[in-house]
Parts: sequence; C-alpha cells; structure tokens
Amino acid sequence: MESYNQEQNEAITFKGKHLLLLAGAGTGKTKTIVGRAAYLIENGVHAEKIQILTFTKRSASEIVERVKAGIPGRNAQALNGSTFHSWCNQLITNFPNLFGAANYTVIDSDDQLSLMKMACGNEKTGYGKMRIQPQKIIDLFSFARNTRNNLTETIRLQMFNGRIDAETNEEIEEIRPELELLIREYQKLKIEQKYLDYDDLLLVVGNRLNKDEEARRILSKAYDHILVDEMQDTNPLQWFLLAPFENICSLFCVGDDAQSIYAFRGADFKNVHSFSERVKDSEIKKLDKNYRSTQEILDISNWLLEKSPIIYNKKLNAHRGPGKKPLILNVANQYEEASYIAEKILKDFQEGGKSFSDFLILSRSQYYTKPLQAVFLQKKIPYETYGGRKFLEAAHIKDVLSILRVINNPNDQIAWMRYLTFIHGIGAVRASKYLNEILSLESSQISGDVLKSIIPGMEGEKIKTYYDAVANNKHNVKKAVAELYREMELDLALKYPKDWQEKRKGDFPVLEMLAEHYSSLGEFITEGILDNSSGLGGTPTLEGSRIKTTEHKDHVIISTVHSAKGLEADVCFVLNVSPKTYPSSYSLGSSEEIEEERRVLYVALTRAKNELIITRTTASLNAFHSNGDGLEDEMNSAYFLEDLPEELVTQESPPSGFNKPSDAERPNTIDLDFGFDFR
Ligand SMILES: Nc1ncnc2c1ncn2[C@@H]1O[C@H](COP(=O)(O)OP(=O)(O)OP(=O)(O)O)[C@@H](O)[C@H]1O
Repeated sequence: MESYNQEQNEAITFKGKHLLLLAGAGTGKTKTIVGRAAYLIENGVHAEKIQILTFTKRSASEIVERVKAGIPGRNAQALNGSTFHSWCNQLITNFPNLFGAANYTVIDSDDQLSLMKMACGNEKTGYGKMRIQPQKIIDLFSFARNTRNNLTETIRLQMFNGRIDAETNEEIEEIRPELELLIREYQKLKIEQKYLDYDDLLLVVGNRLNKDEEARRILSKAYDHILVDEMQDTNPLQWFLLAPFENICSLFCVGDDAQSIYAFRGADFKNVHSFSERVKDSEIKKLDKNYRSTQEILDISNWLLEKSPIIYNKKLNAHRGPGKKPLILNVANQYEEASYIAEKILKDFQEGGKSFSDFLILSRSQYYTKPLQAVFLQKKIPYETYGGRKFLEAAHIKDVLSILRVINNPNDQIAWMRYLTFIHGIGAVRASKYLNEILSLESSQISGDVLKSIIPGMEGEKIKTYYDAVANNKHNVKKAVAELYREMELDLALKYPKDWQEKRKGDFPVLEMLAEHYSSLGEFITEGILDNSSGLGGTPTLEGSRIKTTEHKDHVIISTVHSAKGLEADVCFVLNVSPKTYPSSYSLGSSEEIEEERRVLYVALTRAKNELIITRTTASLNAFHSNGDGLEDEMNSAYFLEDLPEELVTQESPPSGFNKPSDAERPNTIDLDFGFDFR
C-alpha cells in the first residue's frame, strides 16, 4: 500500500481544475501521479476516461501497473498509459474519420531519410545547388515543427547560431526557398505514399483539436483527466497538443525544471514556469522532501546545480538522513572500470546480500558500455540495456517487416524497395522498374501470383513465397511473422554471414513473441516503432530498445541517462564523468547546451539511493590539467567536477591488478630467431 505525506496528499486530492506539481528529484512526483489516478478511480471516475502521458512506455506501464495493484477488482483495468506519440497514434486509429489518417504507415527515422533522399533526387527540387545533407533537412524540418518556429527562424537558430544581422539575413534568404521546395516535395511524397512521420502524429491530432469544435466535443466525451509526467520536457508541439484539453478535461502535470534534458528536441524547461499564465484556472503546488537518496548523494547533486548560472531554487533535503559519501573512482581505462564494477557487483551479490537489480549503470551512450557488457557476459552477470538503437530498426528486422508493410500499405514505396532488393540478384534499378509496374496496379489487384508475373524467374518465385506467407495469415500477426521467417531464414543468414548466428538469429523468436500482442499488421508495425526506450504491449522480454541478455528476473540495468528518467537503484554507477564528456565536447561553445549537460549529469546523480559511484579516467584528467595553460577560453576548459569540494566525496583508484597489461613503451624490431643453429 502506498503512503503519502501531506503535500503529496493535497496534490492527490486536488479539487481545482488544472494543477502543476513542480518538485525536485526523488520527491515523489511519479508516486503522486499513481496516487492521483487511484484516487480518481476510487472516487468514481471511469478508468478509461483517465489518460496518463509519459516519455517512455516503460514508465507508462509502470504507473498503470502500480495503480492497478492498489485497486482491488476490475475498476482500474481500463486505465491507459502511453507516450505522446503512441497516444496520438491510438487516437488516429480509434477515430479514423475524425483525424482522416487511417491506414497510414508510421515511418521511422531511417525511412524518413530515404524519403527525403527521394525528394532530393527529384530534379525539379533543384537539390544539386544546395550544400545541405538530406538528414540535416529532416532535422531542420523536425525542429521547426517541434518548436513551432517558421522556416526562417529555424534556419537562423539551427544553422547560424541565432545570429541576427544583415549578412545572415541575406544568407538565410538564399537557402530558404530551396529548402522550402524540398520540404514541400517531402510532404508530397509522404501524402502520396500514405506515410506519417513521428512529428505528424502529434500534428494531425493537435491541428484537428485546435481547429475543430467537433473534435473537442468528441474527445471531451472520451477524457475527464489527463495526467502528464516529466512536464519539463514537453516541447511547444506537445504544448500545442495539450492546450485544447484545457477546455476538454482536467490537466494534472508534474515536472522538475532541473531535470529537463530534451532541449535538443525543442523542449524548453522554462515553459513550466509560465504554466499558470498559459493554462487558465490552474494552480501550482510543490513537494520538497526527497525520499530516495541519503543526504551525501543529494549534497553533490545540490552542489552541481548551484554551480549553474541558472537559478533553480532547488536544494534537496534527504528525508532518510545521512549515509555514505559518493565515491569517485579514477580508472586508467575502460577495462579497469569494467573489472571494478563487475567485481563489486559480484562481491555485493555473494557476500552483501544484494540482488542484481540493486545496481544501475548509467552512461552517455550504450556504445560506451560495450566493454562492460563483454565483462558481464564473461562473468555471467545478468543485465538488461535501456536506450540505444531500437530493436525494430535493426536491418535484419526491417527486412522482414518490409513484407508486412507492403501488405498493410501497398503505397509504401520504401518498404517495396527494401523487399525487392532483399532478393539476391535484384538491384536498385531493376527494383524501381518492378515497383513502377506494381504501383500502376490497383491495391486490390496485388497478390503473390501477380508479383510473380511481373518478376521473372527464381526471384519472382521468392517474392511470391514471402508475400503469400504474410497475405495468407493477415489476421494472425504472430503466424504471419513465423511463416515469413521460416521462408526467409536462409536468405537472411546469407545476407548477414558475419554475425547471423551469434547476434541476429536470436531476435526472431523475440519478434514472434512481440507479434503475439497485436491483432493487425498495421498496429504491430506502428506501435513497434513508436517508442524509443521501451514497451511493446507489456511484453516482459523486449521493450523497444530494451534488450535482455537473460531470462533472469533479477538483473543489472545498463542505461543511457536519457532512458533512465524515473529509475532508481540502491547502488548507482555513473560512468566516465571525465573532462570532455561532462559536458560533452560537442556542447562546448553554447552555454545553453552546457547547462543541459549539467542537468543530464544531475539526473544521473539523483538516481542513487544509498551508494553513488562516479568513474572517470585518469588520462583525461591529466590531459585536461596539462591543457589548463590559461590560453583556452573558459568554455573549452569546462569540466563539471573541476572544483568539486574534496569533502563531498571519497576518491579511490582501483588496486593495480585490474589493469590490462600495457604495451612496451618503444617499438622493438621483429625478432625471428628460430632458436637453433644451422651449423
Ligand atoms: N511519502 C513517501 N513515503 C515513503 N517513500 C516515498 C514517499 N514519497 C516518495 N517516496 C519514495 O521516494 C522515491 C522517489 O519517488 P518518485 O520516483 O515518485 O519521485 P520522483 O519525484 O518522480 O523522482 P524523479 O523525478 O527523480 O524520477 C521512491 O522510492 C518512492 O517510493
């Protein structure tokens, strides 16, 4: 049973119209959302009329499960928790007439790039004259839509560092018309082929609700309460989407301005400060006691935030009192770091009575943790990774999905190209020729046999077999995936000879399991690609980019900081807090980006309950200090832990023995002496 303090209770039982709960890390914001949903249901609100919105599916399902666990009977069964994107997708599917986007295919970032390349390839767009990469155009367009800036301002902010002067204006005016042409072409291709990109999902719903009284009337019957977690990370597009709900139902939003880490997607944490001006009939409440961590962990977190030029007015106090000082571990290299962590986890597990799930490892990127993962595998430490590339975006999975996609949406040219060129012997030129023929047909005319008649020989035979495997099982997604994989397995193994057996093959039983949760191809394809850090239909095995190496329930979590929002653990390792990493050297030069980096580190530090271990490499520290000759400007020498007061931490270097043997200092000449004498 959850128990709440007075401030939490006041928020939970809030009787006004809209509320923003603005509070620090570990003060129970998520817990209060759980309490609010349960309170509403217990007081007669229908669970299906409450929508919980979070940034990852993992946290959405966690909140929903906690509410359900606290309410006996079936009253909470219909409670819905989703990400913004997934919610909009559900609305588009559930109200096909209202939003007019039924049977569209949602495309991921790779497909967006393919489509933009197609747009650039069309001669009339004059792409040849431009010096901008197709990916950059996508990023600009996405930034414009998420921040709701016009194209001129977007170009200024993204390409000219926000400069306002006559010369910049002139340059912008030169680029803008051509960019506009390309974006228009991209939009046209999207509509022709019935695609929605991620931003479109929010726009389709937001536009309709903002413009159309009927839409608001319909949705006011669907929702009484919307509860939003991590409000500080909502960007102007998400505000645009939420704004009409002010008149449709009640908004209950929780957030922490110090944990805003999505400015690169257009979020602006200062937005939460204007909540009461933007949302009529709203109130703001605060929570100030941290229940998660011991005071020493909060002391270093508070110190980090106080060093910021931004005033957050946030000093966390530990309800739990004092504990152990955080440890800074200075390591020679990643092998030493990995060995130390593995040894500590095994020792605490074997002798200290800890579980593997008491450990959380946080890193900037999943890539950095590869050596650590190798050591864990070797030492048989079960772990899961959160963050990084999405499962359904892996090449071998996309090959298989391409067939499901063309059957779901015969206009999906990107999927057709992938499907056709997957067949050995069909290159891009032949594939385009076949595709033109296929697209000249009515959708209802397309079948395995027709494809075989267009594509001669063995290749056509294969295309037909794959097509039929799915078409014959359209209403049983799991069977469609299983049959298709059976047909494709050999060719997949041939296409990916290097790592088929060790890496890729094992993904297909998982794909089948995922498919089991969906009743239509469209739902499976879309839901599967929607969330970048979690959750497909509540399956415990794989959640988006969450990959499990083990069936153990008890496992260590290795996560990127961005995917660790809301997580907590007894022992938390924050990896490589070295110069040039915190802040990342990419951010140097922009004080806003440096401050976002600070918040990333703040989120990481505040995940720990009892033990916080920060690692950094001695080599990077030495290089940093030897460069400190005063010649570089201040920003280039920024390092968050540079003047960390000694008393806040303990420092340690692992005992030698963890070291990977280093090579001789000077190269020798090769010695081929074979040890006997020819005499
Ligand atoms: N009133 C309370 N009594 C006991 N424990 C509490 C109370 N409120 C919160 N906690 C505990 O404190 C921890 C942090 O709570 P929660 O995750 O809800 O905080 P949060 O504000 O969402 O944190 P963050 O923003 O850092 O993710 C959890 O372990 C939670 O169970």
